[in-house]
Amino acid sequence: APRWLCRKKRSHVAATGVCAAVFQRSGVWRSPRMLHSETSGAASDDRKSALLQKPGSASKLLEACLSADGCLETSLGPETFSEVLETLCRQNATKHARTLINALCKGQSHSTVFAADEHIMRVLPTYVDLVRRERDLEALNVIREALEQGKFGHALQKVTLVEQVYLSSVQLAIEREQLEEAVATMKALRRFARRPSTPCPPPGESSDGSESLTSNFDAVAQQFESERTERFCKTMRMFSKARDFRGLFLTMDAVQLCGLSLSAAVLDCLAQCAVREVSFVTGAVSMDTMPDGRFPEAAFFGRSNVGKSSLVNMVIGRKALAKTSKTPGKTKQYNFYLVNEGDPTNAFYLVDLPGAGYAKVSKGQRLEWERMFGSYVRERKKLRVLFHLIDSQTGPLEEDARLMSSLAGTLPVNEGRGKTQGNRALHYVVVLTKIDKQDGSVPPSVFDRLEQVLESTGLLSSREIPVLTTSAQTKAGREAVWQYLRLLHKHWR
Ligand SMILES: Nc1nc2c(ncn2[C@@H]2O[C@H](COP(=O)(O)OP(=O)(O)OP(=O)(O)O)[C@@H](O)[C@H]2O)c(=O)[nH]1
Ligand SMILES: [Mg+2]
Repeated sequence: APRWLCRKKRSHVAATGVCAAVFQRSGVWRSPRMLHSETSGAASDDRKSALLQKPGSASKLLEACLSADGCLETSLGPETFSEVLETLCRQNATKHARTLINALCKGQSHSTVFAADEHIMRVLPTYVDLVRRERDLEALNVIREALEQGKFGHALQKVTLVEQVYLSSVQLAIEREQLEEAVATMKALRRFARRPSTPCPPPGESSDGSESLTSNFDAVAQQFESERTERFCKTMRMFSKARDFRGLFLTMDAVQLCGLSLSAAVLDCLAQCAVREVSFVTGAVSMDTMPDGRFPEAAFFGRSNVGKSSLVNMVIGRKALAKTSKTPGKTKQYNFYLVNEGDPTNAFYLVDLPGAGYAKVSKGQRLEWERMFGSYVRERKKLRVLFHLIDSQTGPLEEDARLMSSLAGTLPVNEGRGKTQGNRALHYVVVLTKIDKQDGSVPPSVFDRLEQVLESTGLLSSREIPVLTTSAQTKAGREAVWQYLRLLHKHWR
């Protein structure tokens, strides 16, 4: 009948439509050869263009091909398939496009035909964008499932596609205020990214062994990097707007697991999202003048001029909130900054301490400083993280050793995470600052000396102590500081 129709009416499009109907109805003509003979020439240029003019009919045929196991490649080829799909997407013919993609994703053998196919990979992102715009979560889920079952290849395009599909689903869920669902989907992306075979082979290695992929990897990775980064940042902004910081930090994890660097853009976005508002609360001169301990807090302490105030500014992404100065002794009080005041579940204090000791300070003042510091560490029940800042050029000096000795008796044991003093977990973190002054590195001798001092003061014996390196000038080390600030709230981890 189709052949007859085709000859009689000279209409390939009509013929293909009939073909489709016959295949679908009867299920008889399943042989690829048969299909090929009926639609032979469909791949030839004029027939193809005829098909492309009527993508609706073409899609019917293609759908029939897909349900007639394995015929597509012999009859029309993936190129035509993706061209029709592209035309459908361009014309916003979502319904037809969706039918085709669903048939492809749910099919068995065809998926392998398309597994490593570049054509389909080229079109799918456009399709994903289309269904995302139409807020069709179900259509996204169909692709997600197919990807999770490994139906498509492992090319980098797939990696970006996986992210695009997951992040689109997450964004849709946030828009619908289904935050639990959004978080669950982000966790699924994290799991997916952790799988050994997917998604991202390191540069120079190919997960499917194809050489062209290996050689192109860097170029392709670069081409997609900004687009991928922007997608993650957009998701972070949406989580932050919905005041769901769990999702925000999960997205951060996913950025790294998906093989993207924590670029300045990502970290700026994190700082903006996690610090929605910040205000100076008070400059306390005694324990009584400190604000009430409603929110968890992190404190920055160390010798004068090591860069405490500068680090506070860098971490929260504000240029001059905490006052800095070349002259040691600028900060004279315990300066409390309250972050996210309007959002109690995500609020916290950052405390910028006055410098511990410098040349002009008298012995009495020094003892007074130490006494207050001791009370602060012991009595502030919501103090969760203590950052001890040390200049990376000098390494720990005498004053630092004294501070460490005094802390050795006060800090909880076990990696600094132990629960002593009534369920209290207090993390002690060493931060080597101003690493830009030596081209971003720290001399090994400084690390050696630090280890020596930590050991001699007894701090190392009962716990592991993380050592971070930072620069307020180049903003190096921001992400590491944030990983510790993340410990402030349980639900952020
Ligand atoms: N090159 C460089 N300079 C820095 C860095 N961090 C801070 N500084 C400079 O070091 C000086 C002291 O910085 P502050 O942040 O005021 O130090 P502080 O520890 O708060 O000092 P006090 O409040 O006096 O205890 C300033 O001139 C800063 O510009 C850094 O990472 N790199
Ligand atoms: Mg200061």
